[in-house]
Amino acid sequence: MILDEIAEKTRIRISEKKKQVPLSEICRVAQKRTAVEKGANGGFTFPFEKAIGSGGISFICEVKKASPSKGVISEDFSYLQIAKEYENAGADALSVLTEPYYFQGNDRYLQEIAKEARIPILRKDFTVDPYMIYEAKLMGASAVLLICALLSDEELKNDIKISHGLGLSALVEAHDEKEVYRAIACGARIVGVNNRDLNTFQVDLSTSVRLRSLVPKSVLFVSESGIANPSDIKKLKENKTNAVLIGETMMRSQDKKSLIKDLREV
Ligand SMILES: O=P(O)(O)OC[C@@H](O)[C@@H](O)c1c[nH]c2ccccc12
Repeated sequence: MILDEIAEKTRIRISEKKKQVPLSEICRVAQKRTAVEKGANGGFTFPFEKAIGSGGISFICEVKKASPSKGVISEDFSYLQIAKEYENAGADALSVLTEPYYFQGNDRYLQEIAKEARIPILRKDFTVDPYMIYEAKLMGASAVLLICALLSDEELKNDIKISHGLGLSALVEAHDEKEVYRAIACGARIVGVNNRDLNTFQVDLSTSVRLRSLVPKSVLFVSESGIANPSDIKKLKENKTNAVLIGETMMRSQDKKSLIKDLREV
């Protein structure tokens, strides 16, 4: 199973990082940063939730070089320019892959993009350890991805709590009924339904349509993966989807501004 393989590689990657900067240290620095921000803002602001929950359908555009299902999507991959184009095209938020082996992502891409971006950023990685949430905070992300299939209920609850405690949003990813229920029971304020099965790579937009009704109004609903054209957006809009997460279609577009405009106008 590819998902288990990626998770295993991620565990090894994080154990190496812990040798450089231990958990206690990264936790301390991240909490210090949070306290400073909290003080300056008079409390938490949760910019990612604000950006995708402000009415209508919001666009989270993904900066993605490659994927296990599609191989290399962007050869030259000028990530800073891509992020800027998304922002200028009217994206509500960015998603930046940091997983290095299967998606050719890099922590540095997110850090550099965060220095320039004026819209919130989701750290897209396979969170298997709270360490990665503290890292996301220090990289300048506003949200992390938590994949239900990789976490027990206890871990999910704890990771959501840590994220919220740092002023980060958690996009909790589900792929079936059971996972949607788990996400909500564990305290998710944002549920993302991945239309792509991470083990078979099959994409089916009806997964989002089917699972939408299980998510209460008080929780934001994101449809992820395989979104390609206005008719997809139309279906999701009719289904009261708060936001879409689009990678490949955006990455391959030569004119991101007209693409987002066309998708918004449905
Ligand atoms: O490129 P697409 O099909 O538009 O998909 C984007 C995004 O949803 C996808 O990259 C994704 C969704 N969930 C993930 C979990 C891990 C890695 C990647 C993902």
